[in-house]
Amino acid sequence: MTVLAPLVITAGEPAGIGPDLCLQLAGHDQPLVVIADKSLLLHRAALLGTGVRLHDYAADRPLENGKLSVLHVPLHRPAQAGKLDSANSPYVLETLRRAVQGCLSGEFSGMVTAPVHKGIINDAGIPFTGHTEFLAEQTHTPLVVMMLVGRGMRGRHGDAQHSVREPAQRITDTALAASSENEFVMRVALATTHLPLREVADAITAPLLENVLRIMQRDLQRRFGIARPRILVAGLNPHAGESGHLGREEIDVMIPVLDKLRAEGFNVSPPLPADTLFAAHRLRDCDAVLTMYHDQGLPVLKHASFGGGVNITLGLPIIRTSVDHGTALELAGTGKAEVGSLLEAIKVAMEMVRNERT
Ligand SMILES: NC(=O)c1ccc[n+]([C@@H]2O[C@H](COP(=O)([O-])OP(=O)(O)OC[C@H]3O[C@@H](n4cnc5c(N)ncnc54)[C@H](O)[C@@H]3O)[C@@H](O)[C@H]2O)c1
Ligand SMILES: N[C@H](C(=O)O)[C@H](O)COP(=O)(O)O
Repeated sequence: MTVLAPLVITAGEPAGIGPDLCLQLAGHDQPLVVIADKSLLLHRAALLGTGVRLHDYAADRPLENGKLSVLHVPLHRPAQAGKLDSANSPYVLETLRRAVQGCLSGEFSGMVTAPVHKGIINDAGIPFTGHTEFLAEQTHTPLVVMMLVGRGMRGRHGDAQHSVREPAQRITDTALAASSENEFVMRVALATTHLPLREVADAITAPLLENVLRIMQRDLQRRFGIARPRILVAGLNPHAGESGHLGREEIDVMIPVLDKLRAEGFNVSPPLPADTLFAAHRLRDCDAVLTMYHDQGLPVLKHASFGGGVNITLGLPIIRTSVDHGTALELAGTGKAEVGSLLEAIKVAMEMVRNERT
């Protein structure tokens, strides 16, 4: 059996809950390496009152069971839980660059990211819209696709039901699979990512839509093992434009692209009204939904599975997953941050690594 390289976890914003969550990975049954400042982890462990044994990571030394393997990247200034400091924004990006470099070289099999704070990175004078765009730039990838995966619950009448925060124990051994008859997996991808709403309509062009769907098709096949993904596509406008009476993007841009891809063998729907697209009877028979913008798709996914969802970047030459939540500054150092989404992100990354190799 081939031994897989470890996954690398970036600890994210040092004032946020990322370091708290990473501390909970000591003793994890998968080989993991955390990239963070060592003293930050030790200080946070002391604040939380948890003992942790750190191991200094070196590529040529084996990881040690029961210890948290840490690849040290120094902070620029000591970090305080809950208090943002733009002096440490370059540190955050250094941890990401190191992870990318390790994934590209094969030192790591994939990367899992704890949350960063986009605002403070910009306050440091560094334009930054998100990991997704940053990783595309770092790997020279012209287009990537953000896709979140989570679980929905069927209600009595077969409708999606609120399943609140999923504790880590609830997550099944196999990631990306429903754990009971009442659960279904939701994969929600976005045609545009961190874009102001005002700019969305102009960004939905035929080449963009076509390329996004090609990336989804390819990655759902090679990294998720779905031979012919069934993709439901949300219209941009209310009621998918109501035959052109409520907007023409569906007719002018979307339908021609979807027809073209269908003729090539893609299993893609026509533009569907987004308000009913997420009803359980529709989701039951699909592998992924493509929505047109961030807050068309993500609120639905997060309503169903916040705290247990996973954010995945499709189209990269490396494997990257992430938590579904942000830095939760107010919880840093309190012991109240839940680790479920990070554990699930690790499982999904492992499964993607395995799928890609089979
Ligand atoms: N993957 C990422 O890097 C990522 C993802 C989402 C948001 N963000 C960034 O995080 C910052 C804060 O964003 P926000 O306030 O909108 O969202 P948030 O997810 O940080 O917080 C939303 C709510 O969820 C709670 N929460 C979040 N994570 C939790 C956890 N693990 N356990 C328990 N409760 C948790 C918070 O206390 C808060 O009530 C922003 O800069 C945003 O851009 C980063
Ligand atoms: N859009 C993501 C979410 O709402 O969960 C989040 O902002 C993180 O995005 P990046 O992975 O690009 O940082």
